[in-house]
Amino acid sequence: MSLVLNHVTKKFGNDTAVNNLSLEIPDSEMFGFLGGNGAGKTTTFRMILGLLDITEGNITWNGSKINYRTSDVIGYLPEERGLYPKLKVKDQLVYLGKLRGMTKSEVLTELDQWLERFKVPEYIDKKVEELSKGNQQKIQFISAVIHKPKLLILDEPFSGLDPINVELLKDAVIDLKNQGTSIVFSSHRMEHVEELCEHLCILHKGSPVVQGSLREIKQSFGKKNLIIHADMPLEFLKDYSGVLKYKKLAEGCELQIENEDLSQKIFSALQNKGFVRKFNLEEPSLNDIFIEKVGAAYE
Ligand SMILES: Nc1ncnc2c1ncn2[C@@H]1O[C@H](COP(=O)(O)OP(=O)(O)OP(=O)(O)O)[C@@H](O)[C@H]1O
Repeated sequence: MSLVLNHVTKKFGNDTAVNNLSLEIPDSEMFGFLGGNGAGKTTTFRMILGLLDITEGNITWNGSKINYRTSDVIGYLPEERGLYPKLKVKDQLVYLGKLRGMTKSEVLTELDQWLERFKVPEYIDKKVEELSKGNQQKIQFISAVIHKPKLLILDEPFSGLDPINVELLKDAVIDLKNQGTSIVFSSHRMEHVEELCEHLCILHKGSPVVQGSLREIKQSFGKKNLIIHADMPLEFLKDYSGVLKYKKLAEGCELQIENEDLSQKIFSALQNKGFVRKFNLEEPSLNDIFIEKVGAAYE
């Protein structure tokens, strides 16, 4: 049971939007797609869902081609949100739920639970146009999951949400994953992928530049971050052999170092000079990896 992308390429005229992408996303997995604007994330999702033709390669879900329009086991939150503004939330969800094979009472039972969960039960009788953009997004998320899909594709699910709603949505996707839903989502925000995904792919101009498990990607990057808080000048570390980046912090500095062995040498060098209050060796962040692989231009 898995989603498989096999040497997938998409061209629009002479422009290649996705270039030779191969991936396997196992069942009950949360998979993150990262990439800058125009990297090819939405195009990949549309191909997965059968909404766009594939130029080369193929995509299967449990061995078969996907057709989002006819399948009731797939959920999709598109990047361009699109609910009917004049319809009440209840009527909208009943309509969409029925398209997915649900009865009206099944929809209303599920909808009540979701609105409670998202702390907006009073929205049930409101027209969509009366809700703020962020709250419309929560309703659209509900419309993507109300039929309990097995495969859920979320295009930028957290964009435009305030921190409290981001947390509500994160908890919801974690629960869906634990109940067995395979989830693929895109994001510009590294920390969301870092927090939620076991596996990820970074796309750059349509090509995968990093892919695999988060843990292995971090380990294979080699470089580490070293956070030092100390009562002494630390500027001399800028020129220390093996120190790749130096960033001044209010209470000390953050270094990117070539390998973890170097941290021992740095610690010895500091000991004779003064009091060290914090000395933390950390894995590189996904942001460090993204910036190195995709280029500082993205920042
Ligand atoms: N229908 C289309 N016709 C022509 N070119 C397209 C079409 N759809 C997408 N593209 C091009 O394909 C490339 C990838 O676009 P895509 O929307 O997949 O990127 P994305 O990673 O989702 O970006 P963003 O984060 O900005 O949403 C872009 O260069 C875009 O201009």
